[in-house]
Amino acid sequence: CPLTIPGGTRQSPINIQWRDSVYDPFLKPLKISYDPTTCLHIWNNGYSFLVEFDDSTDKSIIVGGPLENQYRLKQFHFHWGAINDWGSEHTVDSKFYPAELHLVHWNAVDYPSFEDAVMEGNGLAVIGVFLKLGARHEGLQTLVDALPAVRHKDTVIEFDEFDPSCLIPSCPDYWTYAGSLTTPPLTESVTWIIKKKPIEVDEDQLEAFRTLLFTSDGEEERRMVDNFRPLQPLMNRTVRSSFQ
Ligand SMILES: COc1ccc(C[C@H]2SC(=S)NC2=O)c(OC)c1
Ligand SMILES: [Zn+2]
Repeated sequence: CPLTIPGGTRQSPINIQWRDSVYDPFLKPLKISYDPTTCLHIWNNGYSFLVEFDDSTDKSIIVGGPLENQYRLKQFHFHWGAINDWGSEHTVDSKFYPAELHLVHWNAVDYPSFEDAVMEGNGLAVIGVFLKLGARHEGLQTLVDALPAVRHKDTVIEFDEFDPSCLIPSCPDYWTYAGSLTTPPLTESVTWIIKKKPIEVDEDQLEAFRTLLFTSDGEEERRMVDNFRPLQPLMNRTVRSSFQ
């Protein structure tokens, strides 16, 4: 099956069984410092829509948590379903959320480029944030308003002065485990940091995600929905929690 790599022992996503996660008192708080001026553009890459950042300096970084050193913000993107009953990549006690945000960072201390870091066991750190149906999210609305301009695959618009920390819950609690990219090349290079608390978004905002297309302008339209990978076996891994 092409969605599992031969010999993969740390594939993502996984189900997080709350009662099987192990509290680790040595886990530090995650420190997030993003500079909104590093925001570059939004584009539709045919899998999701992503907001990319200038990662040529250490202006937007995370440090602490389970990480040995600081990691630079490269991009963030989302995964979502055709309906609100599913859409997230990770599940908690086998519950799907309607969407999941991934903030992708790379280890620029040990590696010269993102492309190199993607191939290394400690190369990437991804913060996962669940989205649940509820109140309208004002910070997200800035993104939603830009989506019509990137409806088709390979369309891009300039996007600046966005601080993605507005999309991260203030509650410090998270789970962490060793995993992988969830699309090809599926490399086992990701330290996952999954926030326990979801953010709330409203129905119109989720529907806006579903107006995007997998297809390019001129092709027969296919709605961009259900862009999440199936759950992968936990194998010989423990999920640690930063909270009791
Ligand atoms: C060649 O390097 C890649 C390829 C694909 C993605 C996106 C995947 S991986 C993830 S987490 N969620 C996704 O949708 C990358 O993101 C770090 C990096
Ligand atoms: Zn992702």
